[in-house]
Amino acid sequence: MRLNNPASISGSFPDKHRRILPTRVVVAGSSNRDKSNGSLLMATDESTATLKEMRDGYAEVVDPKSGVSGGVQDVYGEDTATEDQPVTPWSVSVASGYSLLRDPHHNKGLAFSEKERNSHYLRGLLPPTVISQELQVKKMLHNIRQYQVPLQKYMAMMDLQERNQKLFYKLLIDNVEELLPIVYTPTVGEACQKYGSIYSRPQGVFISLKDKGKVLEVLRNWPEKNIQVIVVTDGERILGLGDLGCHGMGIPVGKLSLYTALGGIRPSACLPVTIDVGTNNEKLLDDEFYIGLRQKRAIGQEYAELLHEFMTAVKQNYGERILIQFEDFANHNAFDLLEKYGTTHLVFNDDIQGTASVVLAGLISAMKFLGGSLADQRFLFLGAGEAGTGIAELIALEISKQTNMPLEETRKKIWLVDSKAIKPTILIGTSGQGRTFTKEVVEAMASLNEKPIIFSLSNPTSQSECTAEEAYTWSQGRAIFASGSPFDPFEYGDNVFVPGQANNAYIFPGLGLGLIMSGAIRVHDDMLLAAAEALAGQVTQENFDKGLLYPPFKNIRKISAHIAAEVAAKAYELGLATRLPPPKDLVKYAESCMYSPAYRTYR
Ligand SMILES: NC(=O)C1=CN([C@@H]2O[C@H](COP(=O)(O)OP(=O)(O)OC[C@H]3O[C@@H](n4cnc5c(N)ncnc54)[C@H](OP(=O)(O)O)[C@@H]3O)[C@@H](O)[C@H]2O)C=CC1
Ligand SMILES: CC(=O)C(=O)O
Ligand SMILES: [Mg+2]
Repeated sequence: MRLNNPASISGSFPDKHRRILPTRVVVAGSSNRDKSNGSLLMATDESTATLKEMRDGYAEVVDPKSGVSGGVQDVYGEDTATEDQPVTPWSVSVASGYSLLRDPHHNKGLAFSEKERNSHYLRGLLPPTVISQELQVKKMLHNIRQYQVPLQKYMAMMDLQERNQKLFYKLLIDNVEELLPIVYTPTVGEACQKYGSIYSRPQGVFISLKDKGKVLEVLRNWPEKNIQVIVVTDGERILGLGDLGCHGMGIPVGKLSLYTALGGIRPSACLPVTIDVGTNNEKLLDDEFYIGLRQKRAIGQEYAELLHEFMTAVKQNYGERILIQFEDFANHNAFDLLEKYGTTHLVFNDDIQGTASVVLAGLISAMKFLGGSLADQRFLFLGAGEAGTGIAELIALEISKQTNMPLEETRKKIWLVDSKAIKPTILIGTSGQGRTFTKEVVEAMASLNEKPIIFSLSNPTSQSECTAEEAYTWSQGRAIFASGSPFDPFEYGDNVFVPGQANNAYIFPGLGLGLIMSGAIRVHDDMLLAAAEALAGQVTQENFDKGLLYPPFKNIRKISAHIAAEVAAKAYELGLATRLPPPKDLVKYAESCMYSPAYRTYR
């Protein structure tokens, strides 16, 4: 049995008979000596599962009992398909004793069983009680609810992520609707604004101008080798908050937490990156707690060269199938980067493409329940930047596919600047400017349309073009409203309206999973359309009757599995997939690949 890409390891056993391990080791389960190359393979217990080599050298775990296979290159024993099987807590070395309690990947805190406490040198290092993961979740939730200030909740969550990764994800997955606004928008925006003062431990990889010529070396300092997805920012357009420089790191960290919690990508395969080319934010440059380079932003050739070195190093280090998500770059770089690397790398821009897909999904579901077609609508955008033009282009593409009209014609239905004469049926805010949908604007929409569709997409909440309360009140309860950051349900007359959250968080985790599980090598617009259709397909009449254009986030893993399946199907159809043959049931396969936050039993 031989696996490609085994983790390279040298380390020590915890007991007094310290010895260096052979250098080619793969984690999980009972050990087998691979005679062919002398390496120690820690393969999944062969009585219940076998590791088989994929045609392309990737390892897949197959459970012969259920026949369900899973694990996108998951030799880590972290996926749903193998969650019942015992594993050894391997990392670079076998974690045990004090170091095991401080290893966030394997720490279980008070949930270590008596047997594990005995065999892993934990006696005396923990108080006597043994509790379940469920009780730990209950306790953490109770503690987090004690904080009145969202930023304190955020810090408690980050602290947990650093202490006990599985508990962090279990808590987040089981309470996604309550905790998403903490680890993501709006609170992550405030966290970025105050990142320097709340900074305690480094997260992700920082690549600065100082690293020019050494970016590959910098990447190699990251302990995980089998990275599948990178979210990268240069911090110049953080939500609608502007240039936050190096403090933008909160965004890749937050987005990747969602990749795991919402899309099931294992945390060890996720790498947050911030490229620090300086900042033009004078306040930050004067801030004694600022953690980035204290200089004005590099532009032109200097900027392009560092970015190019990064893109080249990423592919060299992680291969052709590494997914790179561009996030919160400023407009003047975002489109150029996407165009430049779209044909050579597996890249997408979440603000342009992910947002387009989620808004299109909302519009498809609005049409489904209201009647009518996209081709009959007139669209008005406030804000013609990344999000605005990305959405407009995808809508035009969808209408063109639906009607066979040329793209040039379908684009004419969409106005990206203020135009009082067009009588829009759909109003979309992507300006990054709060309260720009005034009473007059919303009333005008309501006078023109029985059911005005209004999207206030700008983040965080302070930048939303209008609030849910304003949209429902000024339209006398007739608006179909969705916003980028969450708003509480609003009571108007006899009705309680639940505003949908039109946020790319619905799309990118499932899109990413679909790309990874099919081994896609490029992102294609048709995949974005497929993702939008898949998301819209999950919206029920019951959701819509409450005012929701999207299904509730509490079902997000199921939703992501459907999106992943459709994206993967499209990758196979377009000949862009490399993991062959395609699994028979793509939804089941997507589910089986998903990271499981359940504790594993340590032998
Ligand atoms: N809900 C979601 O999933 C997402 C939400 N967003 C949010 O959308 C917002 C915009 O992001 P993005 O498109 O990337 O940013 P960009 O900077 O690319 O675009 C902003 C656009 O808004 C225009 N604009 C600014 N002020 C006004 C105004 N008062 N009236 C009309 N237009 C105005 C800008 O024009 P000019 O350049 O001339 O100033 C520009 O065209 C942000 O708040 C971001 O958080 C983004 C991605 C996803
Ligand atoms: C949601 C998001 O990606 C943004 O506001 O930039
Ligand atoms: Mg963004």
